[in-house]
Amino acid sequence: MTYALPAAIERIPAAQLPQLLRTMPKAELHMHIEGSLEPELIFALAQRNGVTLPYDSVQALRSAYAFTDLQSFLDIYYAGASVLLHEQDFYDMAMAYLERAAADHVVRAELFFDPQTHTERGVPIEVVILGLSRACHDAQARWGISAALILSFLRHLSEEAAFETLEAALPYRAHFIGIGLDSSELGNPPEKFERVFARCKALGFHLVAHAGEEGPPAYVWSALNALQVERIDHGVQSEKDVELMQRLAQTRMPLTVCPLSNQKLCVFPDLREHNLPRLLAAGLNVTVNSDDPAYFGGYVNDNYLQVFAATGMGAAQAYQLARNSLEASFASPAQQAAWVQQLDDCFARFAQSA
Ligand SMILES: Nc1ncnc2[nH]cnc12
Ligand SMILES: [Zn+2]
Repeated sequence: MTYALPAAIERIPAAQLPQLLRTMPKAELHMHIEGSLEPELIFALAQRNGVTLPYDSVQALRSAYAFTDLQSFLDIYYAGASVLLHEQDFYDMAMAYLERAAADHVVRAELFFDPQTHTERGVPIEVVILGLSRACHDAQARWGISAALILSFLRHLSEEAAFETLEAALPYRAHFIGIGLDSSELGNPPEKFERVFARCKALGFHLVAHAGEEGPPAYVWSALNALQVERIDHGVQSEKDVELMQRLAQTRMPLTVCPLSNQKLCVFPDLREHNLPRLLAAGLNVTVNSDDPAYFGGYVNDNYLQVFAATGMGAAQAYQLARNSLEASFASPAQQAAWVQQLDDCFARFAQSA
């Protein structure tokens, strides 16, 4: 399915495309807030909290960001998160990301956080949740960006540990809107978490899961059927299964795709080979996101700019991707409609000035 595009979209010249991509209103639906910790902030927090890092300098840390696959990244990502100890640390991290996102014309951001990464180190879960939630609230007041939190279970840990995390988080349930599943995908299929996701659904949370990042199409099927998710995070491996592609297209299941992440983790080592244009052409409800922007070389606009430059997509695809992102968000239908109107106005302005 494609949208009725705003009139005269084809008049927008290719030279205007980068500015259009930068300024169009968009939602970011797949980013891990711990993955927004820039090396400079890691060092500043390490100093503030008396944490010793196994790197001498910001440059030494940054030069360690050469990944071969998901696990090689996760090892460094969990080490980076070790500097987060106090509520103010979580607040500062989230404010830094939300300011950056607002500058990229993100009107809605849905942020994953991994409580188990912190509770396993002795940080109380309320420190994590209340620091992040206060930042979401203050960012809306300061920059007008709408932000919400999604609590993500670490899939390399047990379902029992996920249940314990859920119980510990429930007193703070007003501060998060959904449940996700991330970390090491291969060997940890979605069905491992079927019962805890059923409980989360009964509690009224939105449900999403990483599936088909490195894992096979079977993992996407089980995220859909066993976990009953409302969005698939990544999902790029779905292309290997014709029947799955039909199911995703027919149900307009959102896929939160992260081009620079896929490049850095060698899923698509060459961005020119990324399957985003093919997924879009097949009628899938794809969106563009940054995943872990501090580690993968770019925030959401960098993802748009680089994947468009590499694959030759144009203004019509830009409109579809931005609109998909707004409508796949968990914001209210009225709020989504207001953002889609802003998007249409933005495209009309570019078409008029052409
Ligand atoms: N790309 C990714 N895949 C799985 N877990 C993650 N945690 C942070 N980034 C992730
Ligand atoms: Zn992710």
